[in-house]
Amino acid sequence: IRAPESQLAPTKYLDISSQQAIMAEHLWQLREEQQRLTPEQVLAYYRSGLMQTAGEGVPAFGIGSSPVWLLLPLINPGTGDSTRVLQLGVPWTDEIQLWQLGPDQDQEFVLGDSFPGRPYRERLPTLTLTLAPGETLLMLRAESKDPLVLPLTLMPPEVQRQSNSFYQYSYGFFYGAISILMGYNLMLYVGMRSRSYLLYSLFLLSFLFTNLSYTGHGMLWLWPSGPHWQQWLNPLLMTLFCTMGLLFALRFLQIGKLRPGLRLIVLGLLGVIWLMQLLALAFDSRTLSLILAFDLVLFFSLLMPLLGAISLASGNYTARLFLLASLSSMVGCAITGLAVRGIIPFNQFTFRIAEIGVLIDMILLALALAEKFRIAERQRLAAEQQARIDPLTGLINRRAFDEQIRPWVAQGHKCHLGPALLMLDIDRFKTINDTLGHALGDKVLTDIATCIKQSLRSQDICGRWGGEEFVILLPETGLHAAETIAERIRTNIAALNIGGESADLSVSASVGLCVDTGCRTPVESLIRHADQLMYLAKQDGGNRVYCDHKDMAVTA
Ligand SMILES: Nc1nc2c(ncn2[C@@H]2O[C@H](COP(=O)(O)OP(=O)(O)OP(=O)(O)O)[C@@H](O)[C@H]2O)c(=O)[nH]1
Repeated sequence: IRAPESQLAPTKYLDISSQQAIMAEHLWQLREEQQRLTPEQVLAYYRSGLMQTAGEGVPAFGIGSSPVWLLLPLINPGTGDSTRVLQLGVPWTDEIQLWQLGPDQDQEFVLGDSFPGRPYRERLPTLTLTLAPGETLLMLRAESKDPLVLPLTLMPPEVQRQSNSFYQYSYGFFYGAISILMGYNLMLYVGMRSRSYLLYSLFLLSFLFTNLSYTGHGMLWLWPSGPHWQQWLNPLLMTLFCTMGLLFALRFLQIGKLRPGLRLIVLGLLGVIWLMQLLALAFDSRTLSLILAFDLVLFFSLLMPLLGAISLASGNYTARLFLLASLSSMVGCAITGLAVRGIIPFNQFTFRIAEIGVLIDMILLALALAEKFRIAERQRLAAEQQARIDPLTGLINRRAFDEQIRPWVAQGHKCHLGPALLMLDIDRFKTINDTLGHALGDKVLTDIATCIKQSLRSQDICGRWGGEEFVILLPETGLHAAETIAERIRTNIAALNIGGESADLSVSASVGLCVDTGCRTPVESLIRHADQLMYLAKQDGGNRVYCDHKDMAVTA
């Protein structure tokens, strides 16, 4: 092959001193439809003016395209050689052959991800070219089962280094953020054993690997000698990412509980996709695998917010954040998917917006998980609180009373005045129940509970011991003060008019009071002793307080 002679070449040349991005308008394009063309044949087409310009923007030809020839006439306006780095902005193109037809010499290069041990230590296909003064023609033949999109740049080496370091920092930040979220949620799973955290971590991990693979970092760092796997990994990892995302969504949104049928449909669909991917693998059809993966990404982008909306409509409050998160991914992944397939213009923004969308999604999902945990914790605390409260009177129950008095009893030498313990039982309550009905009996219990609470000080602890019996602990209260409080409770109860004017129902209560003056009496024996005193008060006709302290005789 010889360089084109000026008079036969097309009139427009790309001036290497001014341009960096090579757009379709700088390129001449030919698609190889049936048989493989030789460079000589393509050059002949070019010289005879049969080639077309490649349209506008970044040349993009979709999945499973036929091989494409691109010709780039360049001009070096200087007087000496210039070094330029030619770079392709996507790493997945299977095979790229390049011919440099200069004024003095021709050179041939091969790039692409289908060769083991690539000739360049870059994540993207990169070539350093020496361009002699005058005209040079670059001829490029690209072939790939993957989406054939060719964002080419031609830069001075120092500009290329700067641009590379920007990408390195931005990917470093991105992978760092994803790894931190993943590690943290994995630890939460280990600590809490909640499967949502595990699925979320695996969702993040699958996205990390998908991104490493389709940006070329995997080939550069992780599997440099596995070009065959590199080619299969892109569609398989994309499928895995969507699978993990949907499994996480089903769990997090409780779709199994809310819509069991929908869960089965989603799982069934994932099963079919994986079966087809295995068939594609078995028959070595990478085009089928790629179409399946890209269609699944689009479907996934729509299904995730739909699942969120269904869960939200069924009353799952945390689905709100999920919906917002998945909308962010949906927009990002859909734009990138369409750009890579050549349906909308390909540029660095449309290519990388999926990363931004997914990062926002992942952060919002982490917040949604935290919110879910907070709601579950609140519900647990409420349930625990409910288990401590007597639903009828609103007083604490026996178990909660036992817990609550612990700091006040058996304090030994730290105690100045012993706690006083009261047992209170409503007199002839069965008769009220039997003659006036259970509902009024309930009202007696609630009114007496309110009356006791109102007769106590803030530090006193009162609970329903069971049936019509109440227990009260008066911390650091001497015999005299305790007796006054017990007497106040008794008279307040006797003064209650429970049935209102129509029923005119009066009730009374008997109280047993025991004060631990030595601060050494176990609470069980205080309760037992107060109960005995209360029983004696009842035997003597009720509506009275009997009290005692250590070794004292029963007093009326
Ligand atoms: N309405 C109502 N009645 C209850 C409740 N819990 C227990 N009771 C009733 O309280 C009554 C207690 O009867 P007893 O132990 O014989 O007590 P009493 O009739 O007050 O007899 P003395 O204690 O000897 O005065 C029983 O009829 C129980 O059914 C409740 O929550 N609501």
